Amino acid sequence: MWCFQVEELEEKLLDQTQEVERLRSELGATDLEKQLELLLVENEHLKQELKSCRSSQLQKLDTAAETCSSSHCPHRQDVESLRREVSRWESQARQRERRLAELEQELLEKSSRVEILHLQLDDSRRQLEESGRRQGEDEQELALRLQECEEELAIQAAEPPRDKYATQMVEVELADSQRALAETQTKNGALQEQLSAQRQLLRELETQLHESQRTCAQLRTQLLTDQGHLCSLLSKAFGKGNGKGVHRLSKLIHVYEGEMQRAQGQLEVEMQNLEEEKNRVIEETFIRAESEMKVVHENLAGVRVNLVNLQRALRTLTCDYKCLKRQVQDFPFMLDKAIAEAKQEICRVISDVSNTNQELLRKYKREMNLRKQCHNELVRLKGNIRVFCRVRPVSQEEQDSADAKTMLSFDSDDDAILYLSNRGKIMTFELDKVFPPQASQEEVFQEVRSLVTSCIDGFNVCIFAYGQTGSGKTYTMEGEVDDPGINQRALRLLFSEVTEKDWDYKITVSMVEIYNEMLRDLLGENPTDKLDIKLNPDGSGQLYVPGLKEVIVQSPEDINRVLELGHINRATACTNLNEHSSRSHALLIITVSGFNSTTGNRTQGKLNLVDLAGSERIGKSGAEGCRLREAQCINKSLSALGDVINALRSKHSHVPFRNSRLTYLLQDSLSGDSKTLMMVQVSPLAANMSESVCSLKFAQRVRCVELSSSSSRRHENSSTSSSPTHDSVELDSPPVTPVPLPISRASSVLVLIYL
Ligand SMILES: Nc1ncnc2c1ncn2[C@@H]1O[C@H](COP(=O)(O)OP(=O)(O)OP(=O)(O)O)[C@@H](O)[C@H]1O
Repeated sequence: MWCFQVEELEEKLLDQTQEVERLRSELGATDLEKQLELLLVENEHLKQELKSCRSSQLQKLDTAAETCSSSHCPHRQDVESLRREVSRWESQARQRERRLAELEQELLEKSSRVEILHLQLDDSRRQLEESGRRQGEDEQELALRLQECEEELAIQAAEPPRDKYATQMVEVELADSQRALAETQTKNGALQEQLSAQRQLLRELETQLHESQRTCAQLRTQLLTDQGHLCSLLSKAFGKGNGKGVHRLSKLIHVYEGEMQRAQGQLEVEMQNLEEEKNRVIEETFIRAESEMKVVHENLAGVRVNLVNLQRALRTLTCDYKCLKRQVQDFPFMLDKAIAEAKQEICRVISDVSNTNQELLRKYKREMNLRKQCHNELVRLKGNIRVFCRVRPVSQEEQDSADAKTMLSFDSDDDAILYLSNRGKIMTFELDKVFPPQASQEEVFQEVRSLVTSCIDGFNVCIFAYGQTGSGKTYTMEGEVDDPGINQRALRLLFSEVTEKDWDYKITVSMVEIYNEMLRDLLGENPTDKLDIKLNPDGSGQLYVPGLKEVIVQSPEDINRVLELGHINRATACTNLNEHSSRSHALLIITVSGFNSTTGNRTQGKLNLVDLAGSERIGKSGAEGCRLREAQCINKSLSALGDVINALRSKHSHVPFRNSRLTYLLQDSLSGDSKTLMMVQVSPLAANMSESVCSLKFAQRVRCVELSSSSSRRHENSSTSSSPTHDSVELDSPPVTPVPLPISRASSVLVLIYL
């Protein structure tokens, strides 16, 4: 049964396919289209021809009518009748034209219907193909199923029936297949109906087409007939005589024709111009569009290149990102490793630096010792007793006075030479250093700073300012508030220098005044109290001043405070400070104690800065009573100082320290390895020349003696105790006995002593 159905279906399918093919060839869509196109073209052509013929004939007729418009024309009636004939013919022609348009319209409709039919035919064909394909598929499926069912049946036939279920399944499937077949058959019937309807439609269209062609042929024939008729009418109208009129008419016709041709030519030219204009505009637009297109293309190309670059960059970035990610992942391990390495390196460097530091410290200590030795040697070579001279400038008041003329001059090549013109004689003085009036406080201090720093190394130092009243002693030692002298600068220098490693330093300050051989403590509670100088009961042989106040200074502010206090105390004890200061010695005693915490070593140095009383006042004053006593005391102390220095320079075994309070107090700072500087102050005025000569002669003698005895003193210094009890020592050579001098010539006395 299955086989039969399938075969039947196959046959039907074949029939349908053949039918479709036949219809296809019968309809010949392309032929039909061609025929329709030809018909349309022919119609159009006829229409144009008819139109032009009619218009030309009408024009000719109009012209002829105008020519024959005169009442005398014999052909007037003929022309009139001709015109009527023409208008009738014209109305007929219009009717035919309308009919032709209708036919054309009909033709167009029919051709569009043919088009639609053609499309419908295509659809039907596609549907047929589709159904054929589906039928093929169904057929294949059915064949497959049939084969399966046959196999099943064969299996079932081979085996005893055991289950009804399988048979039922096959039946169900068979019913499905039958249903599908029925549906296909229904569809096929519907398609066939559609096909027959279309075929009928096509036949009708063909009939209409034939009718149209026939009508066209009739119209053409009619037109030709009309034309012939018109020509005969014209020849009738103009051919009977009146050759002149005909000739004129034909001429006019020619003229009109010529004008028509010219007008047509102009029209054509205009048309051509318009065409050219149109082409030009189109061309320009095209060129513009092309250039814009080009720009757009270029931009597009740029964008593409950018895109490519960006893609490349993106790839690189991605790659970098991955690398960085890897590095970030590895970073903690690397960091730990680097930190460990850095720690090791730092430890190594620290140990290296510490070793180097140890080495440097060792070298530093060695160098410091060397520096001390060198410094000591330098000071020794310069001489333990040195003499400077400072000439003060002429003051403003002195410049106006008569004896302001200075008799002093300096050697520009040698700063140790001073010339003095005295009573027509030029005297030359050679000292260790001569400071001219323009020398600043700082310049002076730079020359004494090595002596000041010696006391840090444990040396005792004495700096005296010696000279007549008003020669500038106080100015050199104390200075002014904004330009301090040696005292304040020395203390500041000591502060800045006592920063040595391993050493602790303590700086104490005492201020003492010696007036009339009386010792007064300028920093004590009672500055008027008299102090004594005594031997230290510890048996060291050192002298000390019981009750003398020692103030510890730790900063520059402390220094200012202490110096201010001493100044105030000195001023309160007298009525006129200037006069008082001229008649008393002022001592600033600075003690520098050092302790080395590493070695346990101790050092102690003393710096005595002494502003001596004026050296000449005694002689000039002619004083008596209290003034005489002052003068005697000053004379005594200055004589004693001269004696001591002379004895030290001359290496006398007996040095008369006890002859005055001043020398007794300074005993330990003037003997042994102690260093002494005498700053001889000189006035530049001619009126003070004799005093200046005395002071300078004394200074030069001191210096000469010193230099000649430096080698022997070095030996002696090394063996001399820093605090000998000179009073008990035997004299090696006869001492220079101070000659009692008249008070008025005190300064001369000094000179005489040493000459
Ligand atoms: N180098 C100098 N530059 C400028 N002025 C100076 C200089 N030396 C001294 N003077 C001035 O000269 C005057 C006297 O100086 P100073 O009082 O120091 O002399 P003196 O020797 O201490 O006197 P006295 O023995 O009476 O104390 C002061 O007005 C001082 O300012």
